[in-house]
Amino acid sequence: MFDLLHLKPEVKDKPDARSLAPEHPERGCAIEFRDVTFAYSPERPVLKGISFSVPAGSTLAVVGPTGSGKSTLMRLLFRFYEVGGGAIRVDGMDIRDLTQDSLRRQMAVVPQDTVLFNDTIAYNIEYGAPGAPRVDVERAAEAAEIHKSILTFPKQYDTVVGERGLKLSGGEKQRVAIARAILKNPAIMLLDEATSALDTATERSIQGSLSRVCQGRTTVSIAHRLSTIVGADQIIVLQDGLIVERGSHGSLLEQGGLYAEMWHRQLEAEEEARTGAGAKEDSEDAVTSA
Ligand SMILES: Nc1ncnc2c1ncn2[C@@H]1O[C@H](COP(=O)(O)OP(=O)(O)OP(=O)(O)O)[C@@H](O)[C@H]1O
Repeated sequence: MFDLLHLKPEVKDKPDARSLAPEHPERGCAIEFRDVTFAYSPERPVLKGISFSVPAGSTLAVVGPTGSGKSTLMRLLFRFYEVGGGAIRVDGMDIRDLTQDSLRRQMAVVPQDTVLFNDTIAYNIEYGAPGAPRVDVERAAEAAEIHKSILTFPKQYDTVVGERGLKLSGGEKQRVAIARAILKNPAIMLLDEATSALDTATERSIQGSLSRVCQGRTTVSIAHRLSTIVGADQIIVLQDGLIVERGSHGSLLEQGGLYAEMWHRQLEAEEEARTGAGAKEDSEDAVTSA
């Protein structure tokens, strides 16, 4: 979501920028996009007038075809780029009037692919809140349900992970990201669902951890598997930089538009995968019980 390798114009704080400091981050912050437009290069608009409101503590899911602008919308909220037109407000304040540091301190990102540093697992989790005491790191790991796995690592929390250390699985890396987010204790959670498939059991259990972490906080998630957002308070469907549909899962299905089409297509694909996998599991059961 945040590809740092691309060159980008620098976002600067105003001299009189204010600090975003919600008194109760665990209750979330309200987010509002009003007529937001954006282009990476002038000849190619990417967001063409996006408006929505996310009340504090509620969840918004963003879906849409590849290239429709979902990640861009998140990058703008993180103020990784400035909006071209319109405004983004957090708790009623235009994010251009806030310090980037205070804004980002209230946001935790659980990205598609978590980057691990070649350092200890404790350091990798602590990255969410540098200087946090070990007891808090362990509590975050417990909440992200990775604590028990860490205890099996050769040097437990002091085990070096990453490229030159212990390699973690995709699911474990996601749990590190969740632990980082928990430790950060942000008002806003930004989730970018992994496209790469984890196995169904891991996926379900990670979803469970995530929904506990996000409880009560304002959550914006980019979803690829629609089954993960059935309970979202609000869903927007982006297509070519515009919101083409919005509503709850139920109302979007009733509308019978793009969302309903995506939903039915996914159900069919899952059904196909299940019948294929089901047949395989049955035969494996037969082998193990024989
Ligand atoms: N750094 C960039 N520079 C120039 N163009 C970009 C950049 N990032 C994204 N784009 C373009 O902006 C459009 C929207 O991209 P974005 O990543 O927001 O889509 P998305 O909906 O998140 O897609 P996906 O589901 O594939 O992740 C695409 O056409 C993409 O090629």
